[in-house]
Amino acid sequence: MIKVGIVGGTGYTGVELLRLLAVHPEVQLTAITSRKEDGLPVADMYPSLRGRVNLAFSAPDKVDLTQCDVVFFATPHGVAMAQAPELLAKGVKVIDLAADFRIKDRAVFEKTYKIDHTAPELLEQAVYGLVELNREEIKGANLIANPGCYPNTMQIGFAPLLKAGVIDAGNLIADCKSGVSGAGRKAEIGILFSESSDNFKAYGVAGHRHTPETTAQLQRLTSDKVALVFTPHLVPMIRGMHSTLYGKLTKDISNDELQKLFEDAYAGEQFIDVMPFGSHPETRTTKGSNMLRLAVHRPDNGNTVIVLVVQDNLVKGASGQAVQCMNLMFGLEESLGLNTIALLP
Ligand SMILES: NC(=O)C1=CN([C@@H]2O[C@H](COP(=O)(O)OP(=O)(O)OC[C@H]3O[C@@H](n4cnc5c(N)ncnc54)[C@H](OP(=O)(O)O)[C@@H]3O)[C@@H](O)[C@H]2O)C=CC1
Ligand SMILES: CC(=O)N[C@@H](CCC(=O)OP(=O)(O)O)C(=O)O
Repeated sequence: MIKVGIVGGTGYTGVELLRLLAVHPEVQLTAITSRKEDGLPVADMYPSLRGRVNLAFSAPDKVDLTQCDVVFFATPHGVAMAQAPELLAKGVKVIDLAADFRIKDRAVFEKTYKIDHTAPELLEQAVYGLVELNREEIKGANLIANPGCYPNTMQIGFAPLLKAGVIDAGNLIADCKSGVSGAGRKAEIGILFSESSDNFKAYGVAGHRHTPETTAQLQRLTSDKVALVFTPHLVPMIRGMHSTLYGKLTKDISNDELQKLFEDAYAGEQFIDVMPFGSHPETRTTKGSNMLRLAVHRPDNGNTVIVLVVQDNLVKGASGQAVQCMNLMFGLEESLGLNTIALLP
């Protein structure tokens, strides 16, 4: 059994990891931390886990994470970088759900996140955990930088087009919407029920921290210079993400060929559903599952290609992807513990 530690077990991605790992056949949950809930049984805070998780939360400084085989950091940016060096030195694998190791360029990271990087020596060895684009590297990794939720949708949606060289890499537009759980389980005015329900708004239009992450990853797929405009929106739902991606076609290509690019790129992928051309994927068809669905459109057969992408921000956008990485890192079947079908309605 793989001994698993979770730092930040009380947050939304932390409890999502618990939901997935509590029924994972190869995992033994070993340590779950919380600074605020030290000593509280996990199932007292999350009764959905009664009878499934019998551990209590421990304060991070009271638990020996080096007894684990792998530690997930479901924490704010800056936490994993403080503990990863010691864990890795002791042979413990690390999967960070935050951004500490996502951006290879230290200066760009520090400018974007406005924190000093305390473990820059690990940036080179960190592997970006987007499985469908990086599977082989993930298999051999000891340190995973799990992608941000928006970047996940943007990369899966743009990748086949960029790799085939059929769109202008310098003119990518992503119009994305997230449910409120994307902001985490914290007290903040903007995500109060009476502020965020029955309301709809964009945010981060002048610049969001997911733009440099996504641009750098997309740049790995093409030799043309990538330029991305990304606008996130908060929608009044709890889970779910919908990204509408726009690309300008530069090649003479038929709709069938466009569709085939996606079908070929994701042939055999268990967690990417390429829907029929012109479909309208709905966020609720991914709720609680590790599936990402997408559909390709081309309005009036013109030179704009639109890719619609949906996922559950907490599963394929965070904890499900992290478990998918763990499975690969430990030589397990990639989908182990991840076969839940979305909840409908
Ligand atoms: N929510 C989402 O959809 C997604 C989130 N992410 C990323 O995943 C990470 C976790 O997100 P999310 O679960 O939403 O966040 P939450 O705010 O819901 O939870 C954060 C968790 O971290 C713990 N924590 C906070 N500060 C520290 C610290 N200094 N040391 C140790 N533990 C700490 C908190 O518990 P306590 O205070 O009790 O210690 C809590 O359990 C973030 O980096 C986020 O950006 C990535 C993709 C999607
Ligand atoms: C709705 C909402 O607020 N979403 C978050 C993104 C969540 C996420 O993916 O976080 P990290 O990349 O920071 O890990 C935001 O825009 O800041």
